[in-house]
Amino acid sequence: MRFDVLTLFPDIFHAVMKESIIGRAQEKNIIEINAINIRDFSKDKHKKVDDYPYGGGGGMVMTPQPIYDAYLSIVKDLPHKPKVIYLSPQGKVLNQKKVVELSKEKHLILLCGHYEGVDERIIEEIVDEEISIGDYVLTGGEIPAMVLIDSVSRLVPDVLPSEDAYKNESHYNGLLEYPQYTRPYEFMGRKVPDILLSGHHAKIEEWRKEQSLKRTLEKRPDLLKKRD
Ligand SMILES: CN(C)c1cccc(CNc2ccc(C(N)=O)cn2)c1
Repeated sequence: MRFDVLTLFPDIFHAVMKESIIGRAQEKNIIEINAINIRDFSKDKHKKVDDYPYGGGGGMVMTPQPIYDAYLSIVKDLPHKPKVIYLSPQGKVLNQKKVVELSKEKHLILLCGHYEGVDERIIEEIVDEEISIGDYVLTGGEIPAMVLIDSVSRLVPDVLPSEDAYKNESHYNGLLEYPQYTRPYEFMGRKVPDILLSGHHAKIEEWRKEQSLKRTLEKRPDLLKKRD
């Protein structure tokens, strides 16, 4: 899977995306992440990428030309038109269902805004979807883009060591995950539930389902309504 990120701060991606699982997936060529610096495409003599908003008001708006030309540099010799996602507070809030859907794509372009966002004509001209990672405002779309890359990449085959690593994960089968334990058996006077040491797999499954339901009821009853 290929991600092209249109950003004013490509170095943020180079630092974060070479680490851990995503970094290994890049080495294995399962995932490709390219950060394109929008500023490189500004035709302004001072490499300006933002300007004052028409109609006045505070803040600055990212100008359309550098973004459009950066976009063209990606798609100009591509047979397919990749899906363009704009990370913004105005977007539909990301959830695991959307993550699963996006993990089926071969190539995604992520547009990271700054200041008050991008000129509306860019959204009309190249953006296919606006996605938010939650109802709060950040200084830029880079962290939301990394959240999207991370959540989508872990569902790409062979990125995670084993399929079942994410089968029962939270927000899978619509419930929160059951409590997890590992060695030692006793820690700070707290022991591991004996059922987990019984080797009785049917009973362990039962206990885990029970715990998932109990936790979801306590922490996220809203998830119970959505379950199909
Ligand atoms: C109107 N405005 C301030 C704005 C518009 C577009 C981009 C940005 C960049 N900041 C972002 C981006 C995404 C998210 C999110 N919740 O996904 C939060 N902040 C800000």
